Amino acid sequence: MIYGPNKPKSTNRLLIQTVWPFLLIIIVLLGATLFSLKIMTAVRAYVAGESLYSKAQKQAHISLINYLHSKSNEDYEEFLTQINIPLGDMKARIALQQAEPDLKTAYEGFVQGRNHSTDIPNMIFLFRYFSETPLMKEPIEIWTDADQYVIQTLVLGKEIHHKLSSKRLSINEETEFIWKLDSINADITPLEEAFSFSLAKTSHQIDLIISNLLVGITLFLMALGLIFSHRLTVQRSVALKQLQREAEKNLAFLRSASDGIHILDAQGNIQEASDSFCEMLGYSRDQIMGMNVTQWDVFFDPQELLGMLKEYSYQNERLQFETVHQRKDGSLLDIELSLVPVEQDEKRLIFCSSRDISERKQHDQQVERLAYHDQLTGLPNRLLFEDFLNKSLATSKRYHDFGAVLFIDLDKFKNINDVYGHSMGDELLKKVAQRLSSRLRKTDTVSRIAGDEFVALLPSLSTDQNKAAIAAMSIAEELRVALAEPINIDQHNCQITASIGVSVFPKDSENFNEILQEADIAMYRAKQNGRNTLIFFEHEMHDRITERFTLEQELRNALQNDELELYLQSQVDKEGTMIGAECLVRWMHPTKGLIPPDDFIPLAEETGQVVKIGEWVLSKACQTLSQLPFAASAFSLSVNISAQHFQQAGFIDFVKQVLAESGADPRHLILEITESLLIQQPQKVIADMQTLADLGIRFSIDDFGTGYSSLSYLKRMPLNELKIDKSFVNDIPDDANDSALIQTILAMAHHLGYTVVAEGVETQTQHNFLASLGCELYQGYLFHKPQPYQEWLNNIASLKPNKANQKSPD
Ligand SMILES: Nc1nc2c(ncn2[C@@H]2O[C@H](COP(=O)(O)O[C@H]3[C@@H](O)[C@H](n4cnc5c(=O)[nH]c(N)nc54)O[C@@H]3COP(=O)(O)O)[C@@H](O)[C@H]2O)c(=O)[nH]1
Repeated sequence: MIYGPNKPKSTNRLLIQTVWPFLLIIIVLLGATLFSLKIMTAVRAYVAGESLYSKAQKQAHISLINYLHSKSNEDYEEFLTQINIPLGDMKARIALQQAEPDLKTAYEGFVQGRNHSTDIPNMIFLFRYFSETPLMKEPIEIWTDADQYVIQTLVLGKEIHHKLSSKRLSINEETEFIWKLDSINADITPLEEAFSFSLAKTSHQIDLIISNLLVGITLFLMALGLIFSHRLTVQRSVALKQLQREAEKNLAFLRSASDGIHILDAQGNIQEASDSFCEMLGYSRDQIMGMNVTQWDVFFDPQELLGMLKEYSYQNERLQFETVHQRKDGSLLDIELSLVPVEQDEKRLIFCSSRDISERKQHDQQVERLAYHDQLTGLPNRLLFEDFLNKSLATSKRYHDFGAVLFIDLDKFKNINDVYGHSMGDELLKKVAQRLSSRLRKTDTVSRIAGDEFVALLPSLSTDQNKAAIAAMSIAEELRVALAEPINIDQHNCQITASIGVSVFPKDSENFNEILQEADIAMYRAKQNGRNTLIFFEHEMHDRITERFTLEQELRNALQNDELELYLQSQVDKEGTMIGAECLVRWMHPTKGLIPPDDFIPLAEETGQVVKIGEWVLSKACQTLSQLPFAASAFSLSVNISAQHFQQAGFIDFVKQVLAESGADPRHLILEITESLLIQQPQKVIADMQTLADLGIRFSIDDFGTGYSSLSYLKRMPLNELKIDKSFVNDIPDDANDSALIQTILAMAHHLGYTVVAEGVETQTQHNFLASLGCELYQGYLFHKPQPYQEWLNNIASLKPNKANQKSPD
């Protein structure tokens, strides 16, 4: 098994290393064969040349004899032609035998000797390099010996020609010439035979030598080849064994590696795993071998992980990242994973090394905790707080919402240290930290920035600065109260208070230091104000918020302290006969006196207290209905129901319960709702109204014309009454618009079958105008002002049945 990011050594190189000896053998054999052929061709050429030489010499002899007889120049010419052949060979040989061989002349000589032009280079080669060898030496010596006879023949021929050219030869002369010629021929013939024989012998011997040489070389090279092949086989087997050992070693090494080594295929299926990887994940080897990476890697989305692996397997680089592995028992491990893609047997694999870095992570977290947290309380320190605040500041600026920073300083903390000792002081700080943290939202941050100084970051309180300030104050107050509660440390009940400075952000060009400084300054003012209090950095905001906050707190107590009072304002018909009354709440503040609803109902709506107030008024109204004297027993009482109260879960049940408990007749109860109730979930509102209407309760639309009006919804509501808002009544009949509007409202209401109540009727003129338009009912100071409950009840009680249609005195 070989793993690695790169391919093994180049196959071409390996091939060359293996075959080069065989190539060499072939080249040597080929060379030897070509050389042998060259030698043999040359020898054969000499043999052929010798044949031509002998024939030419014989022919020259015959031509010269013929010439003696015929005296014909043709014969002489033939003689010259024939004698030229051995002369050419001689010329070639002499040229080659020179110290500096004359190759050109040699070539020309051999051509003259009628040797084949393609053989001549081989002949020259053989002569130059082998003339001194025993094989060639003998024929060359014989050939050299024959030179004299060739020359003698030539000389004799020339002499005969010379003689014949000038005179006729005598018989004797002719005979003498013939005798000389025969004599030369007799001398040269044995030499030619010897030359021929010697060449044949040389040729035969060279054939023999070359054959033997080739056989020898072949055998030698075969032996070499065999040796080399054997060596290769041995080497290959050694290498294979080595590879085998290496693979076994690798596998053993892999399995015993201390890191969690494992090999995946491109589909994330495990191919091999080290023991430590199995142990790391808590699986046996058998179990893990059938698993896929998505079964233990829980950091990535499975599909995303598989896609990533597939893509990565075709790359060629190492990759390292952190991930999370899940053990068999479900516990999680922080892992540093190193990947190396490899190719094995044409298959893409990924070599993975998982290192458990849980401890290191914990250590890093510990280091980070030390760097960014207060060691005593474990809270974020100033550095981390600064980071959080800067981020929160940026978010607030981007999304236009508001947050706040609270600067909390414990009052007279030094006394605790002095009296109880520093360890007790430390314990107290820890408990304070716990109390602060437990009272804040998850998104808030509390930090200890110095000895007994804490800061709290309250981000994203509201998109409205005022509401954000109110929320900040509410939280700060909760913290102040929480801290003021006794803290038990080692059986000691410690009492500590805190002064809190509040700064709302963002404001123009603020940064961390400025915000912290503002909160610090505000905290300092709280100290000066007598401690155990909270103060806003901005005076104006402080006054406004404090006032509102105080009111909210006081209103909360108002219900418990029975400070709410019920007032009733009677309603009359056209003739001025009392037909009912509207219940109106008042707050009898212990110090500020009577507070009208306009001053606290909006706040109650904001804080949700309007539900409790509404419940109180409704209960009181129902009790009143059930207690009405006989003279007023046909009266109806109208109760204002805020949209928030109406939509409160359980509102219908509450109404039913109050009716049941009081015994009031629902037919004498009118619920005044506003058009704003229809803004949210109109269908549900209409359904709930219908449920109550089915009980006999009537509905009136208060302040009609001032809000959201959808006639299509109005038509579907179980309505009985419309109340024309006093803002429209104020200026009638002088204001043409209001007059026209009231006219329209009345016409529409009558068309739909609703009774109309005009409210805020203060003058007779207003009354007359409304009456002229057909308005049925009236409410206003012209008839009755709102009266305290008991006073109103007393007046009602004094009504006589037959006087019930008379105007009651105020
Ligand atoms: N959800 C609840 N809202 C309530 C409740 N009690 C009162 N309110 C709402 O508070 C607003 C102010 O009420 P109030 O100060 O009581 O004023 C009422 C009358 O005093 C006043 N009125 C009546 N006649 C005249 C008049 O001739 N001149 C004049 N200037 N004021 C007059 O009108 C108010 C009654 O209005 P309405 O309720 O719209 O019929 C007021 O909006 C109340 O609804 C409560 O218990 N729950």
